[in-house]
Amino acid sequence: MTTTEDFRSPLTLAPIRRARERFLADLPLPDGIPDDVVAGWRRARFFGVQRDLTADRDLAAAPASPLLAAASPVLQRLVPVLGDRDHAMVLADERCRVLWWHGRPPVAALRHDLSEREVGHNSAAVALRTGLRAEAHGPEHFLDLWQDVSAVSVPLHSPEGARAVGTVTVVTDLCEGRGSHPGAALAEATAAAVEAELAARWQRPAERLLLDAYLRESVSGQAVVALDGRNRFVNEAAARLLSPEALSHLERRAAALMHGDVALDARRPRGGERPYGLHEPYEAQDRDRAREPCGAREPLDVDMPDSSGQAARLTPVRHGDSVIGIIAVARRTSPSPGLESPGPGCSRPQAGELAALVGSSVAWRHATARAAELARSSSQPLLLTGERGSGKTAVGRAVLVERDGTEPLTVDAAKAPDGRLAALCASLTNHQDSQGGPARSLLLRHAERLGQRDVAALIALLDESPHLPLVITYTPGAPVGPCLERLLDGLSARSVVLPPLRGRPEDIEELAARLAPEPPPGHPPLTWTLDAVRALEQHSWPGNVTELAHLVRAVAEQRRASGPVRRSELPDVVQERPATRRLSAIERAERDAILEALRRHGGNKARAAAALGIGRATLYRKLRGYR
Ligand SMILES: Nc1ncnc2c1ncn2[C@@H]1O[C@H](COP(=O)(O)OP(=O)(O)OP(=O)(O)O)[C@@H](O)[C@H]1O
Repeated sequence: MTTTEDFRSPLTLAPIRRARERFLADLPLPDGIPDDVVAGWRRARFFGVQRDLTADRDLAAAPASPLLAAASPVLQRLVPVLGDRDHAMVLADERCRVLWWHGRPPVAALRHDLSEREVGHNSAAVALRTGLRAEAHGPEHFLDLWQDVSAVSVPLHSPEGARAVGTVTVVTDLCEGRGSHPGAALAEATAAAVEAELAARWQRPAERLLLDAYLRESVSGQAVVALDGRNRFVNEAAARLLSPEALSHLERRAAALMHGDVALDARRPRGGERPYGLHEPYEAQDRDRAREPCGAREPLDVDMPDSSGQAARLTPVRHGDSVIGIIAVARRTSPSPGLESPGPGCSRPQAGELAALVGSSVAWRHATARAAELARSSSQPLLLTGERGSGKTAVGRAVLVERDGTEPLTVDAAKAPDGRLAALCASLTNHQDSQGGPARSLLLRHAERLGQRDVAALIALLDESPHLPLVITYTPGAPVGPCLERLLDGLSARSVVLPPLRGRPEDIEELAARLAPEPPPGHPPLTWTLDAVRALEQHSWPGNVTELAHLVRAVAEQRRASGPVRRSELPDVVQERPATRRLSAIERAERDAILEALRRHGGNKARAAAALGIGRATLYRKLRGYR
């Protein structure tokens, strides 16, 4: 037995042949016989395989299978070629059952079931088990029947790429003295062609199905999310309702449902109940439910994270035998003003300081609304985490000014000598500061840079006075010692993660305008061409808003040209277009639906967006994303 990761020259077959005879006679084996070959023989014996099985005279009729249907056009094209060679080809399914075969003499040795339990080890069984190309030559087989044949098998992967759904095997007379099997290239090429057919057949209806279900539900105005394991579509109502954490939670539950795991807190809707969402799973075909695990079949109600006051119903979207996605319809279960989405229509007006910060993306609005709510609800410490430069200090300052009506005292742990901070924090517990004025809140930046002594003192202080008016910013990345870990753990219930800039590209244009320096008197403010904005949106911004601020300042200071800033004026690393992204199946379907709607409405974007049930801005953004 040979896999692509471990090629053995069939030159060495003579010692393997002798070893096999000794194995069958229960004699000790010589050294140097590959372990995997011996293990294969042992498994065959364990399964009780008879070494003298003969060929199946009448191969059973191939079970009807989507694999055979997809492979047939490819295999039929190969038949004339196989007739000219000493090759036979065999197609087997995911249970090693032979679905199709064609070719010269070695096929006289064919069995209809190639599973190890039935015939001992062989290249098809190995390829299926390992997911890799595998070879088996003469005496490596357990069966006497196959002592004079060599075979190479290539696994066929499902369109999602997750599992092997069958194998293509090329069989020849025993080929000793060569490198890899002479049929390896043919088997690989055939497998690739069959996989392409499978993908084409699987994708077209599947992607359409999920998208249709998503659009159908969205029309009702409910908060709808479509998830297929790799992508999420979120309609505007869902974007307003669900925080990024709630979306991630939904994604995890959907993944579990797609794999047939019914989560512990999930419940089937009661009979007759239809408070929201769907009751019937979407299906393309196959209404026979009896054999399926119900977790992957039925709509399920799931609770959202405790504090969100939301629930969602997950409905599987099926295509043939597979669940190809989940439609989640979310709703609010209890009024939860603190977590109310800050989106249009249901937003709590943001007070001045926070609102002055730029950001209308859902991710930014949710994070900042949550920070403001936590700060408002109690004077206990608040932890703001996020990548460097993502705006932690700006948000921390804004929520404190909003709450206290006064500037916080800001201390940077990266600059304060170890040991100083504790005294400063202790003063927060008094009602007066060191100058006798009313105590201010403390904004402590860069907790990751705190010295040991300060961390220990802070923990002790928080144990004693849990209501310390303190906001801490923390940038994950560096290894965390046990003390700091304890401090962060203690604050985790009141922590907010700020999104990185690359996660909210829709905010970049507005940020760039805000971060530009004041133009000299009589000069217009800095503006950007669409192409330059696109380049900014596509950059990954490892330094987040700080990096954007530097860039905007540098461009403003250095440019000699007038008019909007062009892409060519940006630093090379920002100018470069990222390699064209391959759209996923669901993105392609969405793009096609949008293009079709545009065509039907004569290119009128407003009408196309209305027909699709999405906002015009969303339609623009999606079209940009497909470039
Ligand atoms: N939403 C925003 N609107 C306007 N300016 C912002 C916004 N977010 C950040 N900034 C500006 O970007 C710069 C970096 O933000 P800030 O210092 O708050 O980030 P940080 O996450 O605390 O950074 P670090 O990790 O370096 O401590 C600051 O000048 C800040 O004023």
